Amino acid sequence: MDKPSFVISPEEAESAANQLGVSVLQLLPSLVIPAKSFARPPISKFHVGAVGLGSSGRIFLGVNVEFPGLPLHHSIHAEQFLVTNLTLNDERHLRHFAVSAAPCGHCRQFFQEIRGAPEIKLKITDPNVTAADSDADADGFLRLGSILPHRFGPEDLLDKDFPLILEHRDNNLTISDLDPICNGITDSAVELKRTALAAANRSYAPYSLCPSGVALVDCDGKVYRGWYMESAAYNPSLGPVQAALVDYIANGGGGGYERIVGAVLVEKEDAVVRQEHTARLLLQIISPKCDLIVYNCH
Ligand SMILES: O=c1ccn([C@H]2C[C@H](O)[C@@H](CO)O2)c(=O)[nH]1
Ligand SMILES: [Zn+2]
Repeated sequence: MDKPSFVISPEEAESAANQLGVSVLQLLPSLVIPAKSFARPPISKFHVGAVGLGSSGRIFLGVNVEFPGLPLHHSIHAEQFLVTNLTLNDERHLRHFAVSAAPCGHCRQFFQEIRGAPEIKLKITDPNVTAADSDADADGFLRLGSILPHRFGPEDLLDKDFPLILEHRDNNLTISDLDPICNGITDSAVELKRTALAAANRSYAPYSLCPSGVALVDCDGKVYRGWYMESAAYNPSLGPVQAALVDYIANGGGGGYERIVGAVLVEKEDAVVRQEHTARLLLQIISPKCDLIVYNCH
């Protein structure tokens, strides 16, 4: 794998597995080391790679991302990156994943937002983690439920049929002045605003009911987007700028954050959970020249 490819098509996955004489499932652990090379951990220098197989047959990568100059809780864990990558690509289910190190407690918790989380199978490729785990299946995969028993999750707080993190939802947010003629803003600014609004409409915020979305634009005019995703346990939630940075890292050609020159955040007016201040702080540190515009919607 030479150029960063964070989504692998079912055909590519099949052909890579055939070449190695293994199943697609057995291919996942072999992609963990190449995935690790795309991590951005300037603080810890500890590279984490996570590789998941979605229900569509596509393979998704996740890596950890750290931001010097900011408190550690702004970091993106490889597993969170993987889940974000799934949502940005409309993948409806994660069945198996392989990861280079044992998932931390926050990540085990974050996965609980996926329906049927305890049945997701994972393989920890770190040789120091005992492979002879009695819970592992023939391919060395464990049930997530076996490493997070007595789970606290969405079922504790939401109705059973509430759409969970990988499921379709529309938050029905609107902005009244999206017509460019009214206020003279340029086409590209309108595109950024529309993209951020569309992202906010896909945000997963069932606990606070404060969805939000971010659109970023780089110096070539390419647009990226991401949306806020909550955890039933609150703290493992992932902010909208982080989610949009997942899109930037996956699809931006591997460039630095200073290439991000514009950003739009859309969130609800009078939201009890607001992203604006944190978004400003994060963008200011990673790309000081990036301009952030915030729109409050209804
Ligand atoms: O579950 C985990 C645990 C840690 N890390 C990352 C976070 C940080 O960047 C580095 C050191 O903790 O490893 C992950 O990506 N996943
Ligand atoms: Zn983690």
